[in-house]
Amino acid sequence: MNQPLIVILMGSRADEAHARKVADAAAGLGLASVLRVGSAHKTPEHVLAILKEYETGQRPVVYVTIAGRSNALSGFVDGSVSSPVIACPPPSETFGGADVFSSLRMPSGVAPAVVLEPANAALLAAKIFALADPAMRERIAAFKSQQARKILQDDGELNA
Ligand SMILES: Nc1c(C(=O)O)ncn1[C@@H]1O[C@H](COP(=O)(O)O)[C@@H](O)[C@H]1O
Repeated sequence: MNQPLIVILMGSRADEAHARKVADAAAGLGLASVLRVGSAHKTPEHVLAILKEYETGQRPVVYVTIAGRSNALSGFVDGSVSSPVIACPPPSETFGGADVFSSLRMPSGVAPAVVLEPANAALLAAKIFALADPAMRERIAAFKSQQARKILQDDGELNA
């Protein structure tokens, strides 16, 4: 099985609704995903065991890490794997939305991307896979055309 896979790793099941938005958008782009729960703060060994399952080189993997409050998970995962990591922290208005800053600055040699909209995180993962997958590239092109058509249609309807 060498089909690409998005591993959606959430820090707590409290993040499940946000994580499922990534999974739904991935499915819309024809991409398989799996939902896992593990916390760098609370269960670092469990997170490493999860990563070991996917870092076999047998199939291309992109990780989407979903961690609210203090996001240790994304840096921890990125520091532990060779595959790309996209941090997609859940939204929070508590403390003026300051949680997001914990996703932005990383030590040297640790480089998770940050994409806040879950559907866009799935899209970036799809684009990464598309670098080596012409069929994925076509699905992304179809998605882009569809979204452009919708804008032209909306503009036409408002000005009919
Ligand atoms: N940011 C992290 C990490 C981590 O970075 O390891 N582990 C849990 N969390 C986040 O804390 C919030 C509350 O988690 P709890 O439900 O465990 O209190 C969640 O959004 C989770 O992703």
